[in-house]
Amino acid sequence: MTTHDLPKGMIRAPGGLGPHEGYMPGFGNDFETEALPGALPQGMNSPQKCNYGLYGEQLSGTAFTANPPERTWTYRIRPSVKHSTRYARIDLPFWQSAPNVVPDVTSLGQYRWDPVPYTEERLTWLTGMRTMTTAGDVNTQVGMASHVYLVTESMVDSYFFSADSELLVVPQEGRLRFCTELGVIDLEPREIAILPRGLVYRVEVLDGPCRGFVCENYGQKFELPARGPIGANCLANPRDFKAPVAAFEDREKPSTLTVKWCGQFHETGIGQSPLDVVAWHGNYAPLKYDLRTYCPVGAVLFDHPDPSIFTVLTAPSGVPGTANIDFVLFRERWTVAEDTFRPPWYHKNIMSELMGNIYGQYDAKPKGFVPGGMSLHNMMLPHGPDRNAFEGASNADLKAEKLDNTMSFMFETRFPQHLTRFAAEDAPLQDDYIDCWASLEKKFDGTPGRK
Ligand SMILES: O=C(O)Cc1cc(O)ccc1O
Ligand SMILES: [Fe+2]
Repeated sequence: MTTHDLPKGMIRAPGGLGPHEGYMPGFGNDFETEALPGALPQGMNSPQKCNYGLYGEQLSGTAFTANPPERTWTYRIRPSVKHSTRYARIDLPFWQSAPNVVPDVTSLGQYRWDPVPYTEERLTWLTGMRTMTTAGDVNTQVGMASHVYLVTESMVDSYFFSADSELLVVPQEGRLRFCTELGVIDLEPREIAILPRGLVYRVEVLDGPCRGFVCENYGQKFELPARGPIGANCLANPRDFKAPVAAFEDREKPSTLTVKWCGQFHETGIGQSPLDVVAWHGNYAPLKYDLRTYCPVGAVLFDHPDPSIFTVLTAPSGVPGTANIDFVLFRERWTVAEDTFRPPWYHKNIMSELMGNIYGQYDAKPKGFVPGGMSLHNMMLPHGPDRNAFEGASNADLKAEKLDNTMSFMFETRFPQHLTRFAAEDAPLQDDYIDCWASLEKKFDGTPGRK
């Protein structure tokens, strides 16, 4: 892994161990970090005057009275409210929000896409976001959107925050840097990032072009799933989530701040970098997580469990056990089940399943579901292994087998997902996808016995 210098002029707090220099471990921890000694008030939040002439400002990610409340105290060069122009509406036509039911687009179906290709167009995090599906309603803060991003250019003197959503970022190609108010996160394939609602950042390209997937969560924040009988260990362990240490820049440069708000985009001018938080403490922070630290648990004797066993993160919907979104990971693992059809079974599901391939081959679809590609099996629509996977797995010699070179994921939501016009018309939809099941044979001939 190449290390990249920090942006010119940025000052970062010390902290982090070994390869995790610049990050602090833990999920939902109460962190504290300062890039200049003594910048963080101790024992209180609001001293009459802050050290270094900093302004104290709170970022609340939950209602004040939520249990537990999530908020972070920032100590910054200027309060966020100091920007120079009124918010003016701008158009980002490829970044759509729910509800977005396109009348002449049919979302009912099994769909699969090849990777959305790069073009000559130079695209930033904002102009390169391509919405594939939306679900729920951004105004009532339920549901989600799935996006593909194509990013070739860094944001320059340009910053962004989403008031609508928390963003879960799943890179597939290239390396990105998220310079956020609370510190710097470098991100590459096999890692994910969580960018909280309201957090200001700019996205830079470290190694481009960059493609990946985003789950935009309109609802309650992602959390670690209840572990139940699995107990305290395995799956995603809290210490493997990393929050950045404080880093700030003192840059006086006319800039723009774009805000996503109720599905619309607005821009305001700002005379300085808003990434001017010298110190912060709290439990509302961006995180990154290395998917290679995910410890899968599975069937060790027979049968195929529900894929909930592979949940990395879950965003509750208010109905216990029924997620607004589950983020599920299908990664390298051993399959050992005896006398078992080992790949996913055929099924219909009330939850709708949006999948993406990060690398390698997915066991239910040995061909056609390629790295960078996506598939959608919408609410209650049947799906399962294609014919080759079925025949292979039904006739395989069932010794212990390592599924290697495989990493796919699922954004599963309790709400039906609606295709955008981009997904239906511009993205490389595979018109023949459902043919992968067409040649499944009738094996029944009325006589008993395994066939
Ligand atoms: O449809 C899919 O490929 C995802 C999936 C995987 C699995 O192991 C069980 C159910 C399921 O929906
Ligand atoms: Fe499925």
